[in-house]
Amino acid sequence: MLLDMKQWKHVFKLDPDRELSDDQLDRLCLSGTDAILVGGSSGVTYDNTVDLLARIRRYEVPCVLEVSNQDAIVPGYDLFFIPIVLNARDPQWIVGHHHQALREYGAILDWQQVMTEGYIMLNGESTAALITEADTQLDTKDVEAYVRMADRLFHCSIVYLEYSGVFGDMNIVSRARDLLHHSRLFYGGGIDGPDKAREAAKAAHTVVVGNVVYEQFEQALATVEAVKTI
Ligand SMILES: CC(C)=CCC/C(C)=C/CC/C(C)=C/CC/C(C)=C/CC/C(C)=C/CC/C(C)=C/CC/C(C)=C/COP(=O)(O)OP(=O)(O)O
Ligand SMILES: O=P(O)(O)OC[C@@H](O)CO
Ligand SMILES: [Mg+2]
Repeated sequence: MLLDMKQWKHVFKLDPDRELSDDQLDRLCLSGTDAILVGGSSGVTYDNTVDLLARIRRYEVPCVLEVSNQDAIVPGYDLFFIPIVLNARDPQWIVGHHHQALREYGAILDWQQVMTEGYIMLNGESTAALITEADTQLDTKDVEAYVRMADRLFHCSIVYLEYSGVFGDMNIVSRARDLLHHSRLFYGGGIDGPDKAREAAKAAHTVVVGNVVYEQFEQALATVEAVKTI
């Protein structure tokens, strides 16, 4: 299956470590979202990642694994997104884990299935920012520099502005999108319903809806139509 990630406007991020009923998963997969991204920053294991893949595979929706843990690299996903946390203070999250994973999988990888995500962590209180020891005290020029780094120097498929848990500054998001030449801009963080989804979709290429799936399910579902009707 050849997937054109460049067309995606809306993505649900599902956490293998959190509960969803079959009925909820059915509604998410048939919602019209462009893809399901499987990932989380803690509690992700091989078993729960296989399990969620098997459940999503009943549907036609593209299914992507965002690799956050080398022990939970599961074959069978359509694509693999590899985060590179540009503002991590600990280089393990920029190249270290990647180096280890490529020692194991580098020779057998289907590179057409692999896409890099240049992450810029912007909420210092999120689990992912804490784990990666990200420097989130960034001004606009700092963010712009990271955006150019991901796009122009590293040619990342995706630049990911990550506000996980809080809604971000849409001026920064749209400025970032305007700087890009090669990468697609993903925005994630604090989208709690259709209004914020619409706002974020005006600023980024693709919006990622995560926690609200587990907190206010109907609001999460409503984000799809909001984004698609812009
Ligand atoms: C045959 C076969 C198995 C093929 C596949 C092989 C393949 C694809 C190999 C990959 C090779 C490779 C280079 C892998 C990278 C390995 C790795 C572990 C890299 C590190 C990734 C990284 C920087 C993780 C840090 C944390 C992070 C950025 C997670 C991303 C997801 C995220 C931010 C989730 C939000 O999580 P949530 O739980 O919602 O947390 P909050 O509390 O913040 O909301
Ligand atoms: O969980 P939320 O805050 O929606 O963020 C989505 C995603 O960017 C998390 O990696
Ligand atoms: Mg989360």
